[in-house]
Amino acid sequence: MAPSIHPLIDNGITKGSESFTGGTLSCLCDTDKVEVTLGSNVLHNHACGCSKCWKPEGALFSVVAVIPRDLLSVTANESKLSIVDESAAIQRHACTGCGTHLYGRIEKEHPFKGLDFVHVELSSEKGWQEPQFAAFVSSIIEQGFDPKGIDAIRGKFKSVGLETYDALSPPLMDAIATWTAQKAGKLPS
Ligand SMILES: N[C@@H](CCC(=O)N[C@@H](CSCO)C(=O)NCC(=O)O)C(=O)O
Ligand SMILES: [Zn+2]
Ligand SMILES: [Zn+2]
Repeated sequence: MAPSIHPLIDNGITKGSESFTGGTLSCLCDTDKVEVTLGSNVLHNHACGCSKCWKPEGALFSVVAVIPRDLLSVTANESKLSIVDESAAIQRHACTGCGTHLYGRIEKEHPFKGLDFVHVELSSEKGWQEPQFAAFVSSIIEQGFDPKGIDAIRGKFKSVGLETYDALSPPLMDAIATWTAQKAGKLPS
């Protein structure tokens, strides 16, 4: 059987809704669920193969998107959240009961500061932006995936209409590079 990339990708992608205005993410605990309310749809949703983003059981990739931090609030059981790795650029707030990551926040100077990282599969609402591309594909090899199988993984992404990259997408990498050049005074701010 082919390995699972992610439940939102394995059987083809369902497009989101232009008029969708947000909803609630819940952790996977049976009781006392942590809830996070998002006040709009998400942006830049993508599959991510990196070692740090939360993946559902059995999936090779995460599906992760961003939303402005002022549109995110923790609306239940915030006391169950704990930061996975304080030293990471993205501070991922995970449920200590079930391990899901409810949101990732950037506190240090960073091109994406002000955006929080979220997983829309933790919501039962329909209409969230669909994945737009696959990022950090080769990173799954770093985590032990057999490199002989990587062409099939890239092929599967292509077959559902997603481009694959080994970093973020070119527009996001260009945005990071522009921010870096501005910081260094090599481009006007
Ligand atoms: N090969 C590494 C790559 C990790 C990485 O750089 N991940 C990106 C994307 S995460 C969401 O798209 C990143 O920005 N990480 C910063 C952070 O995680 O704090 C690996 O697999 O670990
Ligand atoms: Zn939980
Ligand atoms: Zn990632």
